[in-house]
Amino acid sequence: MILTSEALESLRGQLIVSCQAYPGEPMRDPRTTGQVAASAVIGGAAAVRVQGLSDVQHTRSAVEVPVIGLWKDGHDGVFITPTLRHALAVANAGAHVVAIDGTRRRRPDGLTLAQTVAAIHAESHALVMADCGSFDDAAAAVHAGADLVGTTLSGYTGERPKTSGPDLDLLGRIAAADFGVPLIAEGRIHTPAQARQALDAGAFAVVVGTAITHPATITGWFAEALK
Ligand SMILES: CC(=O)N[C@H](C=O)[C@@H](O)[C@H](O)[C@H](O)COP(=O)(O)O
Repeated sequence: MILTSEALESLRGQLIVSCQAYPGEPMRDPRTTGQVAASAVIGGAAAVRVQGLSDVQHTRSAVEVPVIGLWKDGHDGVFITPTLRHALAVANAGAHVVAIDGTRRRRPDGLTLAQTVAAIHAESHALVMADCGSFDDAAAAVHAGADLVGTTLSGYTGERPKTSGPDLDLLGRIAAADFGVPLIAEGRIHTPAQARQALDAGAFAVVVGTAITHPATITGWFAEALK
């Protein structure tokens, strides 16, 4: 299945669940990721987002909904699918949408975001989601040809404060600019009410990760409340 821009329309107003376990964690296993993703689909996820080439491959066979894939390499600076090589590998692993760093920072391979997006489009069928950290990132990413923009990196690049919940202010500002590509709310959406607020702020769809698929963090929230 190739996800066309038109088919993207099916994600409007929907929930996308990010299923990620981090290096060294007990759930860091591609089969587990696929199982968690399939469980999220049963609960109503219209698409899923997964990290790592094997996770993308396993999840593609575990679910029938669109898969947003990424490859995190490192923790600092540009680390979400940082280069064209990473992006094409994610596309080849079967991702319908490749999520890449969509900031204005220098990319490790020296390519511009526009060059990266153009090459992904030329060499694969995948759409490109630009993970942005600010309004200026989103504007530049749309200009560079991204098919979707996300607020994924708000609070992580130094351009925006790290709000405890979603960055609704940023969402509202990008939505008001009406860039003509789907705006994905992502990052620190921890409750159903916040997911609703993100849509109301103008998001096209909402990604929830930690609050649905990261049991260690969720358990910590409860344990903390009992102290
Ligand atoms: C900043 C960064 O590395 N974000 C990552 C991007 O894929 C993931 O670690 C997040 O879990 C994902 O964005 C969903 O966000 P949240 O887990 O807050 O619902």
